[in-house]
Amino acid sequence: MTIALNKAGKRFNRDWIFKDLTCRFESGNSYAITGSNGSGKSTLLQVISGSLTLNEGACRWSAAASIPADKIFRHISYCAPYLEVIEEMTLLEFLEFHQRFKPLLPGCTPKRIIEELGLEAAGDKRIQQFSSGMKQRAKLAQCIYSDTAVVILDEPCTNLDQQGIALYYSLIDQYCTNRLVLVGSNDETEYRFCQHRLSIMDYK
Ligand SMILES: Nc1ncnc2c1ncn2[C@@H]1O[C@H](COP(=O)(O)OP(=O)(O)OP(=O)(O)O)[C@@H](O)[C@H]1O
Repeated sequence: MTIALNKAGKRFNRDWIFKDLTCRFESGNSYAITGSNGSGKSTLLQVISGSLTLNEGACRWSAAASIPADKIFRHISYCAPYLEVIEEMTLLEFLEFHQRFKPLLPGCTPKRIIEELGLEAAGDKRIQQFSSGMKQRAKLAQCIYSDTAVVILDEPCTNLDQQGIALYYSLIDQYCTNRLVLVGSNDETEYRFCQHRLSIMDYK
């Protein structure tokens, strides 16, 4: 998978969030999108995921062939604090439900995922009864275990304790090596494994 931005610009009303951004993101690489609060990291990630459109320039997605913007969601998994989970479901129900729309990585099952997350004791608990760190583990799992070429992680360690951060790194090591990984963050703990860095502040 290759995602190419060409002279990309995004504004909300009259405020430009970024301008003249040209770059390429390729499978097998990980990229940190950095910048201060409100600088536009999440906005750029949403453009890359196809959920926001640009005001200037172009974002193009290609694998063996070009992928249209309205189909790219099939190839992307996304984890972010502003995305909700279905709180009325148990974690097992949630992972089984999600699997109907996006298949899991080969060999992964909802039960095995719950074990790897260390959430066996909570597998039958409704997500609304989870702590914020447990919810974040569930969101990371939904994203990383989905069989997609692109993994987008916006502030992935939100609410995680040291053990949760270790789990995050182990999921990245085990399941993300050959994929295209993008991390939006201003905390190096979340993106220190990324080979490439892009500061949104350079495109103001
Ligand atoms: N739908 C929207 N309508 C208008 N303005 C928006 C909208 N979404 C974001 N913004 C503005 O765009 C700017 C960039 O927001 P964004 O969430 O992309 O920043 P961020 O770098 O991810 O911030 P943080 O580190 O705080 O998560 C902010 O000024 C924000 O208020």
